[in-house]
Amino acid sequence: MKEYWGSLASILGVLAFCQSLLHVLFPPELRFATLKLFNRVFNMFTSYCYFDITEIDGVNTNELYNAVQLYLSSCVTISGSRLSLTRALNSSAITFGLTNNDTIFDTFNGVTVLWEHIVTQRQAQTFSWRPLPDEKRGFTLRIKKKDKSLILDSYLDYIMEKANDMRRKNEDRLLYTNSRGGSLDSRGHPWESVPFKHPSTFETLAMDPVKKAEIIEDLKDFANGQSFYQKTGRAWKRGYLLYGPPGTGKSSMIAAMANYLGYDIYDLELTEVHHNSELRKLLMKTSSKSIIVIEDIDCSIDLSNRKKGSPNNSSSIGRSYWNSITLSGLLNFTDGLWSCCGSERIFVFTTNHIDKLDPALLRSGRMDMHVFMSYCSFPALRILLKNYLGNAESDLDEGVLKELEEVIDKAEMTPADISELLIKNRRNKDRAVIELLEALKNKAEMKLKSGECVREKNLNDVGEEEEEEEQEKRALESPKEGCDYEDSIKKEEEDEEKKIK
Ligand SMILES: Nc1ncnc2c1ncn2[C@@H]1O[C@H](COP(=O)(O)OP(=O)(O)OP(=O)(O)O)[C@@H](O)[C@H]1O
Ligand SMILES: [Mg+2]
Repeated sequence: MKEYWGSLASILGVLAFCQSLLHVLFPPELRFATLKLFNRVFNMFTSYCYFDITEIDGVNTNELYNAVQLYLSSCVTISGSRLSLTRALNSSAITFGLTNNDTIFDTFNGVTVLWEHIVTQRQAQTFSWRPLPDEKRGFTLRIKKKDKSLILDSYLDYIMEKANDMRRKNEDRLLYTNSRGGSLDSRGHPWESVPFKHPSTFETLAMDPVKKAEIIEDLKDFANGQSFYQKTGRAWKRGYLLYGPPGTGKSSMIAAMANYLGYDIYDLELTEVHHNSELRKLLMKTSSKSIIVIEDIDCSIDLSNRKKGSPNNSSSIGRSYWNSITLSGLLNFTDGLWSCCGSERIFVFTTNHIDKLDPALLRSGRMDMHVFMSYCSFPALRILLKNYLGNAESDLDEGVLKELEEVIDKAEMTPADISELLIKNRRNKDRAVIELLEALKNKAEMKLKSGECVREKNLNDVGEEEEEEEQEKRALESPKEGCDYEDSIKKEEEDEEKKIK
């Protein structure tokens, strides 16, 4: 045994000697060159080429690594024996990923590639400004040499795009506001954001189904229209004007749009913006794939005397010295060159009074779609009944449905009013429907009565007007009558004179 240990020690000693001899005989430069040569020879005989995408590129996080990880998570099936699971900040979804040293095949444009996830221990760190993780992670992409030029660039672009899409879908929407005025945060950002969790969707939105389908189609075309907008030379943006009485679902529609497209919302408070240049800065700091909203546009900007006024008075927001946003500034915001500094953005203006808006805001090309959000119609009521009471159409009595249909348009109630009634009685579906019907009937009756009153008043007004006209006529005729009277007196005098003669 002793002999055995003795011979092992001598072998190790010889090896150590050889190694130190190698170090002396082959300096690092020579060793590096030998390795390079070996790689070259290896590359000559292999039909593949390899690309390493490391997690950390120098000291910065490599965006491509994160994108590949996310992209591959969509290729990995749940049937895999071991997967890594992650949930990002602000995200409500869990993504799957490859575990250490796992491989996966992917196909792009008919070409099959192999991805390998490689994790190795990082060597002990010397001093660094930024501590690096203990593990060195990276992906290696293996492509056949003949396919490299064919797909590499477009494949990586495709991965980045797909990963961005997935990130947006996984992450919760953000709602940005400029309520801080023009001041910037520590990162020089004028917008403040909160997670946007509005549950409104096109399914829950109560409105005419035909109009709804039209809007959904329009949004779909817009979101998929990159090449169309490029081909036609138009900026990739779209404007919607939502108008109608309060409580008809304008804000709910905006939330439904954001949820449908997976866009963030920028809620622009115009009264907090003091100059046109500030408006431009805000616009520049909005991201692509977003909806920029100006609610109650008629209340935010004085649009009345645009033509008469200088930028400092009539066409400015409010009357204060500090607010000098002009309508032309706003139009530049939506329509001018600056509006194109990002792409894929939707502008939405809302108003309760479309008649108060300047025609310049309404002209075609500016607001591409004008959507009237009206009082609750029968098809919209059906959606509300389903939302709040979970009623399938067959649950409701035919007679009740018919009564509802007859009275709904006459009542002119908003979806908000009806929602309130249904929420109140949501535990008792029958009572909810009966109370709703009663409320609708009462409202319709009131409308009818007030309509009659107005009609009567109008008739009275017409009657009074006719009377007045008659009087005026008489007044006009009275001078003539006066003339007749004078004539008759003259005649009488003449007759008297004749008699005396
Ligand atoms: N069309 C609708 N479909 C579903 N729910 C609606 C609809 N309209 C209104 N509601 C309900 O009424 C509430 C208020 O609606 P919303 O804020 O969207 O109205 P609005 O038209 O924006 O009103 P305003 O003009 O006062 O801003 C919503 O939270 C929603 O519950
Ligand atoms: Mg609103």
